[in-house]
Amino acid sequence: MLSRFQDPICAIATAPGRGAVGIVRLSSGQDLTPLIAGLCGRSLNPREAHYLAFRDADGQAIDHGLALLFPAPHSYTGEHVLELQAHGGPVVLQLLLARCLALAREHQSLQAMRLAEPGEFTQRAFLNGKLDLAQAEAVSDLIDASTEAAARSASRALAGALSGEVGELRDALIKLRMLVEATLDFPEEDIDFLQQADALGRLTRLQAQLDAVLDRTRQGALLREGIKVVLAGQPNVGKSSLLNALAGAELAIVTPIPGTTRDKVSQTIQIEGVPLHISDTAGLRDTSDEVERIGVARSWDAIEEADVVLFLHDLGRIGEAAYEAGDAEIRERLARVDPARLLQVYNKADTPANERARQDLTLPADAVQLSAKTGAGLAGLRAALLQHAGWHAVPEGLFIARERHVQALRRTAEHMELAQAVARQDPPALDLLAEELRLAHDALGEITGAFSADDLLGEIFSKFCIGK
Ligand SMILES: Nc1nc2c(c(=O)[nH]1)N(C=O)[C@@H](CNc1ccc(C(=O)N[C@@H](CCC(=O)O)C(=O)O)cc1)CN2
Ligand SMILES: Nc1nc2c(ncn2[C@@H]2O[C@H](COP(=O)(O)OP(=O)(O)OP(=O)(O)O)[C@@H](O)[C@H]2O)c(=O)[nH]1
Ligand SMILES: [Mg+2]
Repeated sequence: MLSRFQDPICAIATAPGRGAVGIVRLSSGQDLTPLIAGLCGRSLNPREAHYLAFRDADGQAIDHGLALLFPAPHSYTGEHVLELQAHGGPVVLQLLLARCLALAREHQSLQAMRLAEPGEFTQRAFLNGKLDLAQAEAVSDLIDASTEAAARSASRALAGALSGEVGELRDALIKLRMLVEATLDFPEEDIDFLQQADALGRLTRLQAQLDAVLDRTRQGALLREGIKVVLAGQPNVGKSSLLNALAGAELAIVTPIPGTTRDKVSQTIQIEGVPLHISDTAGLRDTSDEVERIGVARSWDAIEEADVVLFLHDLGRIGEAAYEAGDAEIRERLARVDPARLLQVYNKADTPANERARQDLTLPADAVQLSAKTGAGLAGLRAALLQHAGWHAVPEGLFIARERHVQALRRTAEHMELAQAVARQDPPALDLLAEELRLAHDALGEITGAFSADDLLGEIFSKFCIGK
């Protein structure tokens, strides 16, 4: 949709509440000159800051501040944009916003001005080709970033890092499609033509390039979404102590009494910039206590939803019959959990008890031994957690990404694989090859928004803050 068919919009573009400076922002397909004349009592030079009074209907100053006009198309949205940089009080900004709306009502061409929906400025920037969809998403991810690593990689994505990689893949794919389509259209050139052009070789190289982008995108998505980790195990093995040790704060209650934790306690921590959403749960055991039973059911729910389950054991009790029976029961139920999601953790490595049983113990290769009490072995656990999450530090140039991008790249890869299978046949079914390449191209296009359904766009932009 072209911007000239859209209503003018306005919003307070700074975080709600008090700030030193606040911005009221307007974007309009129609010329804003008449509104500016009424508000500022003068005209504005393009892209130049003017210090002046923002005037009320009776000519009184609402505030003195800076006015900036970005005439279309050289603005954030690609439309005419006016920024009023005022003092950051909520009341003064509301007055200024109301005054803009009232002034717009007085002029036929601006009459339809309304408050902006969340993300609407950026949506217009997207619709007017100022940003592609991956960059627009990065704007929101930059604002929401909760770690330095997330902010820096969102900034790289906004500058076009992901878009650039996707663009290179797309260009190579287009060349390949042209080859195949040309062969389809001119059968006299026939299959030899494809062979001479090394279509299969190109396809294989493109696939390798796609795998590399997919890997980096997965890292970027991990940085944005984080992973869900659940601490599970019998009562008293030290789950709450481990949560506290990882978080570096006394979040959950710790006592020597088995069954202390009833309800889930969750906390987000970060390791190397990767957010980990950790939940401590009620110890798993059969119990007649009504409250505890509900807690245990919730523990199992949390285990189902987790990306990584830490199954905690108590090294001080290894070899005790009742303890082993309890662990065996849990192990049986955890057999349904994908082993890749499961990490065995042996806690209380500082206790001298049961030295013999411990010597007999053969731990799984990827098991972690630690002491939540002394902190010994915690670094090993952190490294194991990152590894289980699939994180391998990318030295530089990491860009933030979303699960949506990962899925689109996976679908692209699937179609590329099918295309390869077709290309290997003798003779290859050219129409099938062309179709798989087209589908791969479409899937790739979803990332930058070249092919995107309206409801997807609506969902993406509605998650923005107002004024963005
Ligand atoms: N005052 C203010 N600060 C801001 C923003 C803003 O809208 N206003 N931004 C909002 O997110 C970010 C900066 N993003 C911007 C992106 C493009 C243009 C712009 O005017 N683009 C024109 C001209 C480019 C040029 O001069 O080279 C264009 O693309 O044609 C402005 C801000 C962060 N800081
Ligand atoms: N020596 C030693 N004691 C520990 C260690 N970790 C936890 N404990 C002790 O073990 C007892 C139980 O710890 P919690 O963290 O409450 O155990 P939990 O698994 O959360 O127990 P529930 O909430 O009942 O399921 C407490 O007395 C802790 O101080 C450890 O590494 N070494
Ligand atoms: Mg506990």
